[in-house]
Amino acid sequence: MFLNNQNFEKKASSYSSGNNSAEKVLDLKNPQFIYKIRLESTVTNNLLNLDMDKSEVGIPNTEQHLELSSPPKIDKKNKNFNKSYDLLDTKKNKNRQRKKIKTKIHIDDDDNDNFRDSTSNSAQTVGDLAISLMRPPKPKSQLIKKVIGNNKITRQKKEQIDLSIDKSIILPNSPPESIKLINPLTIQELSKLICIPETDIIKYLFLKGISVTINQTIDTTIISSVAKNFGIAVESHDQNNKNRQIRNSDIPFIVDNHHCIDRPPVVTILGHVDHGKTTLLDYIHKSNNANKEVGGITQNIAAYEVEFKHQKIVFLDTPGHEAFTSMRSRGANLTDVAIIIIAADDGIKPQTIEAIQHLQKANVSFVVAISKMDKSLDNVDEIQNDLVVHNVISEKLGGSVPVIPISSVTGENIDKLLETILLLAELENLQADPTQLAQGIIIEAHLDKFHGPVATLLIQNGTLHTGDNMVIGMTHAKIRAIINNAKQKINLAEPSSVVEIWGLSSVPATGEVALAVSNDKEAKLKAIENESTNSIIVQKQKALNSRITLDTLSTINSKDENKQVSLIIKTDNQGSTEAILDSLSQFPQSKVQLNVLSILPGEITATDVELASTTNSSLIGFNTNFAPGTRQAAAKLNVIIENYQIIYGLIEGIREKMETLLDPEYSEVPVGEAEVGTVFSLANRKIAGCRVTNNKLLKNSLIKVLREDTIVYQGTIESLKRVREDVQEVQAGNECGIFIAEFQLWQPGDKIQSFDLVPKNRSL
Ligand SMILES: Nc1nc2c(ncn2[C@@H]2O[C@H](COP(=O)(O)OP(=O)(O)OP(=O)(O)O)[C@@H](O)[C@H]2O)c(=O)[nH]1
Repeated sequence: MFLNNQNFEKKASSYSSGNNSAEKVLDLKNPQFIYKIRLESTVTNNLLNLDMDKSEVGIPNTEQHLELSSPPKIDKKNKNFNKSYDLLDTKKNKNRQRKKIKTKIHIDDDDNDNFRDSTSNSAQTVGDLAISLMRPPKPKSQLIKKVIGNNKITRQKKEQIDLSIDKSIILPNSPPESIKLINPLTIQELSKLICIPETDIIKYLFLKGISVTINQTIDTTIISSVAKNFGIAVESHDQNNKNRQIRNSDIPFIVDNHHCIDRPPVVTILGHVDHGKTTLLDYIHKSNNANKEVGGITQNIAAYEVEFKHQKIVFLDTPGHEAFTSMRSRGANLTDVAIIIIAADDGIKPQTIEAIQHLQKANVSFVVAISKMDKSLDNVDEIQNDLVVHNVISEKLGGSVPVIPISSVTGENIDKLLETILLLAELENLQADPTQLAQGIIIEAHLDKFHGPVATLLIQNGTLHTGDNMVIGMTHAKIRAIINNAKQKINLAEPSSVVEIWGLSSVPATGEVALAVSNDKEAKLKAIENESTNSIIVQKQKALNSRITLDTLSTINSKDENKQVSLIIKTDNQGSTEAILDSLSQFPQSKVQLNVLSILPGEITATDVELASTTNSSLIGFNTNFAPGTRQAAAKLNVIIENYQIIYGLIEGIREKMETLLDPEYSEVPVGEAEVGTVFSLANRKIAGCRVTNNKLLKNSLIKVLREDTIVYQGTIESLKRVREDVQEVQAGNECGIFIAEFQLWQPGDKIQSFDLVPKNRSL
């Protein structure tokens, strides 16, 4: 039988990216109470409505009395609450504690359902409050006057509210004036963020009918309610904040305006491959990197600090090659201001457009630098006109985007470019609070032969000190060394610094948020917690490996299930790891499936060789080295190791591996046509008497027999006769007899189409 046409059809592969990052967010609609709360007044014997959407924390607007009808019981489920609750109970307060149980609590929800406000606004209400349920006092020096809208909280009022409880749990820092909210947080994290003891937060939520433990995560609506309750303003993520402290990070930053300082701008250079990003940076930085890059292309984000007119600027150089979309997007998201570089001799190209889109999406101001002007080309106007199509209107054309022709060879206009960058940065009013624990983003990370896992960190807020404990996704760290841009060891690094950090437990993913925490235990615990919410790389690897969905599986027959390329990949750093995964995920996998068993930064080791041998995988390196003993192991186990230096070489190498597993594919090329006139029998064999109507028929050629457009047979002409003679071919206009042993059902009027099968170029 012939290969069926359908076998040649491309099946669209469907992509399923499993989103495993389930967040632990409290369900507010169905909370658990530790003990029964009875509503008096308008609603009797009614539990609090906890739908935050309806009334933030669901307390009816009319004044209500909550009566704690029984003492808090220590039930298993809520023992953490009671533990933290007990913390508050110093001996001194035990009597009050007993009294509290019988005390009526008034919650006046009129004022933004703010428990503290409602209690503090009325002496009578304060009097009704159970004393031990109140917030502990801050030391006098920490009692700051805050303004929240028109609602001033004076020192005197604070002292009224903050009746003494337990001084031992006072946090070292004063609460910030405002916080920026993006992610859900645990009570513990929130406590650190707003410098309010966990017990106070738990208490506040408890009074709202929400029972939580310190490790439980609450969503941003509840965080917002808590923050407001403690007099801390909340900025939402999408708030158009011109006076932004830090831009585009996934973590909320603690910024106390009292301590905020101006910080240097982070500037990203984006553009198409070879348009001169690295050469421009070299000129600015007076280094010579473009010549050192393998294959002349940038393959990771490089970061530099430079000083111009006594002002520091942090530059990020991003790769232009198409494989590095994630890195460019990350660069755009980290940056305060950007430079889009366009080579005068090449104009706007795909990665230029992609860069523009990233910046527009991230709402980042940018300047366009038209490079290679020393090549004496006069097409600046043309490029400016072309930019209009992409919604980039230059100042010359009446828009707001500065366009500066430059040469990184002669240095023409580079000063003007830097001045423009500083001007744009000034408009952003960039600030950070160096008094906080460091927070930042991992720009790059790799496994170093001598120092172990090493990461390049952009500090966005706070100050990092040697010896600090950090959590970076699933990695924890006790910072052993901080290396600055000049490759010197330093003791501390302030906001908008790019530093290398040593002392990490593993190689973190690029783009991962790095947070300094107060102690080693917390860093380790958080790293373990983060394991459940997979790292970026693990998520991408899973998505890539699970690209065959049930739909696509049904199109693969049992033979095809073996069509799988298994890979073990070792890379130079996490940025490359991500870029490789991104590129591989572009491959269609309906015909051959990819299975990335492991992709990690680091040297290729004998263990990798053994794993490759036992799993029948290809072992591939990218810009990495061989650990001692690796080559011997490879020779012994007959494992071939491919080590690539340029990303597109690696991607093409893997594509070829997949293509070698493809079934051969053919196209049909028509040869001739005939029509059956009569059918006669000869010694019980049916012979089709035909006339060739187009071109020719050949003996042994492939044919289809069609009856009213339905194929009734596909096969080969076994015997072709002209009159009585066997012939090899019959030309158009002549009659012939065709015999095919396995097809005897000829009918007059059947149409015969003869064709050749020509091998096609195989593609995934
Ligand atoms: N004449 C001239 N050549 C330049 C200029 N800027 C860059 N080049 C040359 O253009 C080529 C590419 O420059 P790179 O700086 O490596 O380009 P890139 O944009 O960093 O490339 P990727 O990192 O691969 O994205 C190199 O040969 C540079 O010497 C310039 O202003 N004038």
